[in-house]
Amino acid sequence: MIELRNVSVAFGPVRALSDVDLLVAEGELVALLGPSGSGKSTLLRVVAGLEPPVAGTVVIDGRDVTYEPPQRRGIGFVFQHYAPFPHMTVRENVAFGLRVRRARRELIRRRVDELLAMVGLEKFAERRPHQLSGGQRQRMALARALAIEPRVLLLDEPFAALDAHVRRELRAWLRRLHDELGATTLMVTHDRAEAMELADRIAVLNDGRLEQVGPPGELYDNPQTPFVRDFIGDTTKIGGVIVRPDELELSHTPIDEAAEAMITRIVDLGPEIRVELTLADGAPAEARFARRRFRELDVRSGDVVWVRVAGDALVDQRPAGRTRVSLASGSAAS
Ligand SMILES: Nc1ncnc2c1ncn2[C@@H]1O[C@H](COP(=O)(O)OP(=O)(O)OP(=O)(O)O)[C@@H](O)[C@H]1O
Repeated sequence: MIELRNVSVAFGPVRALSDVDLLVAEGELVALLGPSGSGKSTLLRVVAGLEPPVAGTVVIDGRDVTYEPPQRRGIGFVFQHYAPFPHMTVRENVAFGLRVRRARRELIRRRVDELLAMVGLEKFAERRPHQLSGGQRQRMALARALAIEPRVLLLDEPFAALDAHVRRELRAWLRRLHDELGATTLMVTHDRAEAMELADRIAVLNDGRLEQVGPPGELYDNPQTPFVRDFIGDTTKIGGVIVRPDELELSHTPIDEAAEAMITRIVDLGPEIRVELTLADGAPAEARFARRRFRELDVRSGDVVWVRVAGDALVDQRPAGRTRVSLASGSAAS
């Protein structure tokens, strides 16, 4: 378990983190999500012991480690650009942490074999790092971090340097590995799809402060601040109401509470179709549909349609949320 209490970090006049409280439960995978410069890496480095906080406490598995050096915290750390030892083989790189801890040779051999099998690199044990692909190198980095059997795994954008396809594969693989090992994992990403797919909970950072922490679906449906709402998913405005584009429905014929709009463009995104609209007052809006649903709609660019918030859309009264208003009194009436 990782617990941060009131943690603040400053670099001279720059406040990188302000009063951060965060609890990552045993075996949980939490993603730190936020824009560039929001303090994600700094938070991870505080947990690792690489950055001293100016205030606050770091607790790992019930032990106050605020003043403990990194090597005594029982953590594994994987960076975005992993720098392996180029002159050592994959096997030697993975064994490194165990060797400096003076583990017995037989134990090292067995453990490294297990790890290489776990990350699917058995066949590459005798290669040197430059003979691996980017994805294989990051898997080696994970094996190396896992060698000391850490209770806590810290990942700083481990797949950011890889292409989208490999990244998606490694994502699914990492989630399985995490579940098998039961480690407590904190992972930095600025990719919201990665955070939504991988994490049990997402912690959204903005300007050194935690805006909201919760399961992906909760952040999407119930953002507590405008920042979280906009950062965690797209929004569109219709009749003064801010909604997710997938919460709109379209009709060829006038329907209750709907606004009249013209379809200006249809963009095929693969699994989803984006329908760009211009409302009667000239304001732009967009709706999104799953492929099959879109086909049923049978709409084309240039069509005049009626658009409204779907009946089953989540609507709440908070400022960051959405308020159901009658669209008939908005642009549709004119
Ligand atoms: N060593 C440092 N010295 C001075 N300022 C720093 C240092 N490290 C980070 N900062 C500042 O602290 C703030 C948070 O940086 P941090 O690297 O934690 O952000 P991040 O969310 O990880 O960003 P990115 O996604 O771009 O990596 C930024 O304003 C950054 O400029």
